[in-house]
Amino acid sequence: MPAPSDGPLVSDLSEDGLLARIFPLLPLGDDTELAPGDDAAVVSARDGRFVVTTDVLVEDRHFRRAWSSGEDVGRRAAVQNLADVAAMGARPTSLVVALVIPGDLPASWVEGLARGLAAECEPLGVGVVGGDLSGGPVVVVAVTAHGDLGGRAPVLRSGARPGDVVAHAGVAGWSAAGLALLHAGRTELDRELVGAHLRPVAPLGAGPAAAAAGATAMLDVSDGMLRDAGRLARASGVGVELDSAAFTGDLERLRAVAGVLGVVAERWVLDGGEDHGLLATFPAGSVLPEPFRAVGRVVAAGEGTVRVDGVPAPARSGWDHFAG
Ligand SMILES: Nc1ncnc2c1ncn2[C@@H]1O[C@H](COP(=O)(O)OP(=O)(O)O)[C@@H](O)[C@H]1O
Ligand SMILES: Cc1ncc(C[n+]2csc(CCOP(=O)(O)OP(=O)(O)O)c2C)c(N)n1
Ligand SMILES: [Mg+2]
Ligand SMILES: [Mg+2]
Ligand SMILES: [Mg+2]
Repeated sequence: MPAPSDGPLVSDLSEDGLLARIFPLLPLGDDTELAPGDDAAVVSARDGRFVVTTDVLVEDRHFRRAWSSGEDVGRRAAVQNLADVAAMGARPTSLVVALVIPGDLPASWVEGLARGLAAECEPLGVGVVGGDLSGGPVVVVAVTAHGDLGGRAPVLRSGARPGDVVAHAGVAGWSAAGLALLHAGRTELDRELVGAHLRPVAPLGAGPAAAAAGATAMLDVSDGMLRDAGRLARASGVGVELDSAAFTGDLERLRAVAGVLGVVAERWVLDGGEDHGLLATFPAGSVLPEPFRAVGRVVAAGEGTVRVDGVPAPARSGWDHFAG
């Protein structure tokens, strides 16, 4: 139940009243020509084309209000979408944010969400240029992000070729470990991992850097390393061979918490989603841009499949909203 100190509830305000509270909190962005308030925003793009992507966060599916503040959800909603733009090799320019909120939500929660969006977007010069509001039974945050390719070709999932190096930037398994700590009620064990789940840090600059370095394929890891590597393998018609030793740093970081919770740390690293690191392929001999590290190689054999240390990945690894 909201406490009186939370201030007005959404249902104490009008739509316009709520918008008047959040507009001043939203970043304008470097490319915004017309900010929120009209029927649509106007955003400039140097490229004749633009990248557009959308991802939704649903209460009790992607976050729990008992675990995540409005600011946490705003940050995660921004990062999840900014990572998809980065995964195309593009620089993000603007977001629009559609919000479904129950009337008994404190207005301060929505202001926190706006602050969280701003915290991720403002340093990048990304504007939050519009959105929508509706009442509904649970909180749903749907973000659409736009990006500028800067005159370069987009980096698709389908361009990996046998002989390429597979590389990863970012952390692996940290978000899943943080989520497990929240589920177990043991957040005191490792607050950094809990933070990695609530406010993931994605290597957003590495996306355009990978494109500039000649990456042949790329995607962000949202549903798990194996599941997402499988998507890249299928789209490219190649096999992906991963070396577990490449993830020793992540495994060592997670081992203590995994031991206490009775979980195998490898499963977080290989199946955990929501870290939003970037998995990319580069021609052999490429100088990998920071912070990419080689984690395996692309092979012709086993089209569409992923192997770890030569062992085929389980068919159903990682997150799927419907297949469990
Ligand atoms: N409802 C939908 N209508 C059209 N395209 C969709 C829909 N849902 C997902 N897609 C497309 O399917 C692809 C895979 O989606 P998804 O797994 O959500 O990607 P990501 O993990 O990068 O967010 C994307 O190109 C996305 O735009
Ligand atoms: C309360 C709660 N339970 C479970 C999860 C774990 N979880 C929910 S969705 C998801 C995968 C990523 O979300 P998705 O909607 O598939 O994003 P996309 O792949 O489209 O970027 C994971 C690991 C969570 N974040 N919060
Ligand atoms: Mg998606
Ligand atoms: Mg993605
Ligand atoms: Mg996504």
